[in-house]
Amino acid sequence: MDRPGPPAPIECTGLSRLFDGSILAVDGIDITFAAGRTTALLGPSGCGKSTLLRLIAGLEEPTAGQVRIAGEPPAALCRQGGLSIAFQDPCLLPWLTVAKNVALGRKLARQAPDPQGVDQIINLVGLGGFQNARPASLSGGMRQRAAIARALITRPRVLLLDEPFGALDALTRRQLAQDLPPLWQDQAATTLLVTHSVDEAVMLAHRIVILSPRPARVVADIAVPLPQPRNPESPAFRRIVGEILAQLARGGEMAQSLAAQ
Ligand SMILES: Nc1ncnc2c1ncn2[C@@H]1O[C@H](COP(=O)(O)OP(=O)(O)OP(=O)(O)O)[C@@H](O)[C@H]1O
Repeated sequence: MDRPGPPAPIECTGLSRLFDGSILAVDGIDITFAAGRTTALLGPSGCGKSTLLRLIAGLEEPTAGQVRIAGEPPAALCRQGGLSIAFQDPCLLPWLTVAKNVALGRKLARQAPDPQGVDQIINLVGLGGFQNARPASLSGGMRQRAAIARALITRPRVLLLDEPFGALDALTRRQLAQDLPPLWQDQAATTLLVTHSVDEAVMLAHRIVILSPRPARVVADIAVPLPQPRNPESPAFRRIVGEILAQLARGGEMAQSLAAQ
């Protein structure tokens, strides 16, 4: 499979987004995401995580500040098929087979067809034998595997994942969280993962960024120095989970005191 380029660093400078003149979702975020690393974004519901991801994807325009990916606006990378995004809803086209849905990723990115690559990635995400199945005949977990395959088929330089396992039951969620990350880590795309699960974040990410209640500001930036594969029962893992839960609680208190000033 060809690749649009090496993993790309992401730089957000003074990034803000105001909706409808009064709803400040993201407030002056300055942050850099190093090329090829996986960062989990955690924060309370409605704090602005998806808005931050959409700003980085170029799906929202900032009210102030800017996003640069490998030094260019996000649209430049999108045009080259270098950025993939996957949402909680797998968004598969119901009339297309799994193989055609995955191949669509390349077509939308204006990349040459690669039937062998499609077959390979479908096998890698654990859907071997389902190439010709349609989405309606798949389970929720299988559809999400297909959506991740479609995101990876372009070999993106940046991979943005917005709660990709959010709508799944706990067991399927844990299984996918074990099976899929080696794939995207193997590709070494710069990956941002929005999740509500602290365990999932510690399982998958090199780094965890905690955002305040809306408007989103960075309240903590935590490295996860554990080797992969990680054991969620290990004392070191539980220690980091505990630290993050404390930071999330502290983030809420900090926002309350700022609002009261
Ligand atoms: N297009 C929009 N128009 C108006 N308000 C919006 C729009 N998109 C998001 N918002 C508001 O911005 C705030 C942040 O929303 P966002 O979806 O980014 O939060 P989130 O942290 O991803 O939430 P959740 O964890 O519940 O998915 C919310 O108050 C939301 O209502």
